[in-house]
Amino acid sequence: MSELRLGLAQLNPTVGDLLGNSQKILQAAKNCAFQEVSLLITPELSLCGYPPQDLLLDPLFVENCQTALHHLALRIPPKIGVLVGTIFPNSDWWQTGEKPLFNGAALLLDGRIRYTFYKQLLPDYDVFDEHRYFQPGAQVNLLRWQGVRFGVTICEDLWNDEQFWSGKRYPQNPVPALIERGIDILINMSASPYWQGKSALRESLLGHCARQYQVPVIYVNQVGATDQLIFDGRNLIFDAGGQVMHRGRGFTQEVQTVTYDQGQWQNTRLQNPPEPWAEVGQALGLGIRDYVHKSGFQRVVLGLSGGIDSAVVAALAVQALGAEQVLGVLMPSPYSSAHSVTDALALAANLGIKTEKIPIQNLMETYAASLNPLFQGYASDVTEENIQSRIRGDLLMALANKFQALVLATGNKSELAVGYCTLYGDMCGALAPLGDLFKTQVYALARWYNEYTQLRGETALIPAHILTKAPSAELKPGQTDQDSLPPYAVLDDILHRWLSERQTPAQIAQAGHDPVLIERVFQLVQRAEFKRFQAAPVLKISERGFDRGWRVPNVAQPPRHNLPLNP
Ligand SMILES: Nc1ncnc2c1ncn2[C@@H]1O[C@H](COP(=O)(O)OP(=O)(O)OC[C@H]2O[C@@H]([n+]3cccc(C(=O)O)c3)[C@H](O)[C@@H]2O)[C@@H](O)[C@H]1O
Ligand SMILES: Nc1ncnc2c1ncn2[C@@H]1O[C@H](COP(=O)(O)OP(=O)(O)OP(=O)(O)O)[C@@H](O)[C@H]1O
Ligand SMILES: NC(=O)CC[C@H](N)C(=O)O
Repeated sequence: MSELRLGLAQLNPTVGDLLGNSQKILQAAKNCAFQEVSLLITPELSLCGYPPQDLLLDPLFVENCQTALHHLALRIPPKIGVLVGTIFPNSDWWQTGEKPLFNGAALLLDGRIRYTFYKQLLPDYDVFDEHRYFQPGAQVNLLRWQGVRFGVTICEDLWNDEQFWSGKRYPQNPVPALIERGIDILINMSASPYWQGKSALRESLLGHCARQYQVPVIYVNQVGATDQLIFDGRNLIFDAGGQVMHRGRGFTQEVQTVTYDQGQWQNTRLQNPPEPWAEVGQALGLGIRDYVHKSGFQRVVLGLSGGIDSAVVAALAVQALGAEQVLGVLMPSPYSSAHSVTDALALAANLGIKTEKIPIQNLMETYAASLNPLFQGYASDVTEENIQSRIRGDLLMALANKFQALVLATGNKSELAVGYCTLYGDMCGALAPLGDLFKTQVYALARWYNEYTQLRGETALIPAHILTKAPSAELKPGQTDQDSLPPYAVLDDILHRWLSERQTPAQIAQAGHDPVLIERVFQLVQRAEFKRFQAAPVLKISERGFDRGWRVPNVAQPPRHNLPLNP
């Protein structure tokens, strides 16, 4: 085997933007051709972007993908082979009862589609839905290329390692059939969404695969965000011993060229993984940026309350979009503390963002004047509290309409879990950047921002008082979150054990929590499904969040403990 130059294109496609995505692949191909790369590898579905979801049910979309692929083939520079992730019609599907499409890859060379490869293992757990659209491929995906035998796999194809998982996830496994053919290198074209801990899992899974089969593995992942899903890139190369030889950058588009010669990798680079909270900040920054820009916007507005949630969302928005694109709106009510305004202004000054102040007392009074005749004989309650929250949501939407902006919702995972948030009030927004962070994690991210800025010799980004004061919605005099909820450290631990660790109430009680409180938290979560049903999309950063992988019926009787079998 002679020396081989390979290009690894960690691209950020926009779903459905076939021309823009083609342009990105073409640019990568031109750059690589210039560097005498012979094979360029792109991520899964790099032409249409991942996940295209029900766009795949539109015949025009399928046709456009085919056209775009042929046009791209014609424009690729000569001699370089380009592996493009794309869909293929399954011509027999009508007669056979199969699914209408394949998820696959095309090897483009000298103006033609030379070879095609189909994905065999189709995930449909959590956020994935591939069986809805795709027929699993059955062929052995072998690519002979300049004397080298490559095995081509697509994302999930490598995720059925029986030894790694101590069991099968699917009845079949495409890898052994490739190994039997005597491949030199295993390629994985991927679109693997981020969650905390995922990259370590990928590294150990892929490393295990390389070691087990004694074959080098090249992993090329999508980067960028599609709605709630953030793709972190972080391409990888393993040698045949399972050692990481290359670790691409996270959360940014890049094309890396590497050389493979007699089993040795050259030109590779080992990027150190970032600190955990730096990584979350990068992920959420990318999630906000891509959601806003790919939706055709530049600016965001959010309510600044002087609290921790809005402070962290504002910091993330500045990191994502730049300070000039972020507007913080202070909307004090008669119940707002003086520090809600001073803390919000101190934060805005640190971030360098513009603020506007719209006191809401007049609007509250106007609402009261209209509603009070109807409410005669009823005590003031949460109804009036919610009106304040809704006035704020309405004002933010008005600013968004007028100034071509999106509203960022500031709610966190703890609030969304137990329903401690107001429909059409503080839940209003285009995107909920913190919706997958428990409140205690919001504090941890804020502390990280402060440590990071202080290490650079700058003022702590989030004013200290925002971190130390008791969380409060300030919707009635003297209110704090802990009037209605257990301490966040306790609440979050119960939620984490239940939602993320899938522990039973008995297991959570064994960890030292009060069984009565556990039952209350479970009921709160179950009763709040209707709120999550209408909530702004949450950026996914955990393995189990309130994202599109959370599919719980809204109108339903939740499971009960101690089910009475003889009612
Ligand atoms: N199954 C279902 N499907 C659809 N809708 C359903 C429903 N069940 C009730 N509803 C509707 O939802 C209403 C109750 O929900 P909602 O109107 O949100 O009001 P609600 O949940 O009663 O009150 C909001 C809670 O959020 C708290 N909070 C905490 C932090 C910040 C903020 C803030 O706003 O800044 C608020 C606030 O203290 C209060 O406890 C019901 O009156 C009913 O109309
Ligand atoms: N006085 C206010 N001015 C502007 N926006 C507000 C005000 N009060 C609340 N909001 C908006 O409503 C959201 C929810 O309020 P809430 O008080 O629950 O959150 P927070 O203040 O950010 O954090 P914390 O839970 O620590 O108080 C805020 O994040 C903010 O966007
Ligand atoms: N696109 C895919 O097949 C992704 C599935 C895979 N298990 C992952 O998350 O990395």
